[in-house]
This record gives sequence, C-alpha cells and structure tokens, in this order.
Amino acid sequence: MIKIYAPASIGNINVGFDVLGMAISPVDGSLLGDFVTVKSANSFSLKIKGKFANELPLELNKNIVWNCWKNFCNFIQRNIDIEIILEKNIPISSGLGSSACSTVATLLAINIFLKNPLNYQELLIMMGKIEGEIAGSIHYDNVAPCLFGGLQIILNQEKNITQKIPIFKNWIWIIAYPGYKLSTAKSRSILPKKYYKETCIKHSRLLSGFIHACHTKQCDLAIKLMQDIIAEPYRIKLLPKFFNMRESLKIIGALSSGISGSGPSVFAICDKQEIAIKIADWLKKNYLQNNKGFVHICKVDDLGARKLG
Ligand SMILES: Nc1ncnc2c1ncn2[C@@H]1O[C@H](COP(=O)(O)OP(=O)(O)OP(=O)(O)O)[C@@H](O)[C@H]1O
Ligand SMILES: N[C@@H](CCO)C(=O)O
Repeated sequence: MIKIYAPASIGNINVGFDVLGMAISPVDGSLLGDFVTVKSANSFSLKIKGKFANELPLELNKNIVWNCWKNFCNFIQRNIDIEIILEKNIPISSGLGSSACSTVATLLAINIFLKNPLNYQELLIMMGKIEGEIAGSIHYDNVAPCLFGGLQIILNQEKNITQKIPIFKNWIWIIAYPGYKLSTAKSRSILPKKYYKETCIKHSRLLSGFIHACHTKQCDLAIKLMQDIIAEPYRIKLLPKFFNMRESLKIIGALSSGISGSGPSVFAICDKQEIAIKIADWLKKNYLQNNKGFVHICKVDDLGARKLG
C-alpha cells in the first residue's frame, strides 16, 4: 500500500503569471492537500472521501484520478489493477491548485506502487498534460511546486521544465478561500489574447527583478516588484471584495497580497506572527462568504508531494 500527500499551492505569486508557483503548508503542522492511497486489487476501483468529496463529479470516469490512472495505463501499455482511495481536502476551483493536488498525488502514488516505471520528467509532463485538459491550456505552476515543493519557476525547456527559486524564509503566507468556486477555465477566458509591448516590457522587468531580488536576498525590492499586471487587472471584476481586502490588509501590516492562482482564494504576506494573526482574523471576518470558506497561516512547503506512513 502506498499513501501520498500532495500540498496546496499558490500559482502566479502576482508577478509570475503561469511561470511561478509555490507549495504551502499551515504553520500549525496540519496538512493542507489531497491524500491518495493505492492498494493492490483484482480490478480497478476508485473510492472518494474527504471534506470536499461531494463537490466532485458523480461519474468516476470524470474524476481526474481516473484520468491519471488511464494516462498511466496508456503510457506503460497495460492495465493497472489497483484500488485507489482519494481523500479530497482541497476545494475544487479554489485557486489553491486543487486539481494539481489530486493529479500529483495519484500519479506519484501509482508510480511508487509500480516501482517507478516513470522518471520525474515523464511524470511532470503527464501532470501538465492532465492539468491542461482541465484548464484549456498547459500550465505547470501548480503541479510543479506541488510535486517538488518550494517556489518553482516554470522554464518549460526540454529536461528542464522547472527549477527551484530561493524564497524569503521569514515570510508568512496567509491564504483565504472564500467558500465559492471560480473555474480556472473561466478566469483564463476573460484575459486578453494579446498585450501591449509596454505591458510586456514592464512584466519582464518585474519578473526578472523579482527573481534577482530572491537570489540576492533583497526583501524590500522583491515586495515592490511583486505586481500582477497580466491577470489581476482583468480578474478583479470576478472578485468584488478584492480591493477592499488589499487596502485593509495593507493597513494591518501586510507586505503584499494578491489572487492565489486563478482565484477566488487570495493570499497575503507578512513577516511577523502577530500581524499574520490579525490578517487571518480580518480575512475570516470579511473575506469568507459561507461556512465552506477557510483561512490558514502558512509557510512555504519545501518538501512537496510525499509518502506518508
Ligand atoms: N479530483 C479532482 N480534483 C479537482 N477537480 C476535479 C477532480 N476530478 C474532477 N475534477 C474537475 O476538474 C475541474 C477542475 O477545475 P479547475 O481547474 O477550475 O479547478 P482547480 O484545479 O481546483 O483550480 P485551482 O487550480 O484554481 O485550484 C472541475 O470541473 C472539477 O469538477
Ligand atoms: N496560472 C494559472 C493558475 C491556475 O490556478 C492561472 O492563473 O490561470
């Protein structure tokens, strides 16, 4: 039996649309991600449980886990008879890399169960393809950090799809899921097809400057450059409480804030535990819309997907 945990992640981190993503885990030691267990069996079966299991499609062959199993069978050209149990803990269409959690946990669990027929490169390519089928275009900014941990930059080069970027260890990441869905495909469909040259140049400056600031440990510079001029200006109309949130959290002491992935979750950064608690309280009172919503004070998860037990 193999049990894998795959952590939630924040895609884009404001400044790196589709090219930056970071795995997170709560500072209280709890786990925020999906679990997948693989057991030997005489035929394929899929069982689903967990807090957000009832949000998944009823037909099992519409579950990403089924799609992962099918892709794996096709790759190794044989049927894999296993029982898979998915514990769905990350809400769907939340902006926290929910589909990536299921995809990464499933493919890694099957691979380890079969004694690693695929290498990490092959696994990651399969994960990206499966994510792409859901969102409408391939983006690795959830699957890469979910698999490898840390802050990842997606390079998409042959044999070099992603690399780890050093991130400030003293940063505390507060995430808030408001409790309603926003599909990645929808959040992507409202973005322009083309951008002005000036926007492209500014975006290059912000992203390259941010990566430079991370490597040279210039915290203030990194915060200043952490701006989203690609997606946020268009997506805020889908998040009516966003501006109020940003302004209020700045007054409390947040260094930065933004949309987590394609939303509706948001994140804020600070460097003091007492401010993190105040930010979390504000988000609980003002950003959550129903009792499905949650707030967590998190740190970077450096381990990524891992075997439990
Ligand atoms: N195991 C699964 N986990 C998550 N989504 C699943 C799963 N199986 C099927 N789905 C479907 O895949 C789609 C995922 O949509 P979408 O890309 O918006 O979500 P997401 O990955 O949760 O988003 P985000 O990355 O913003 O958290 C939904 O239609 C959902 O019903
Ligand atoms: N980079 C993707 C992340 C999706 O979670 C987007 O913003 O559409």
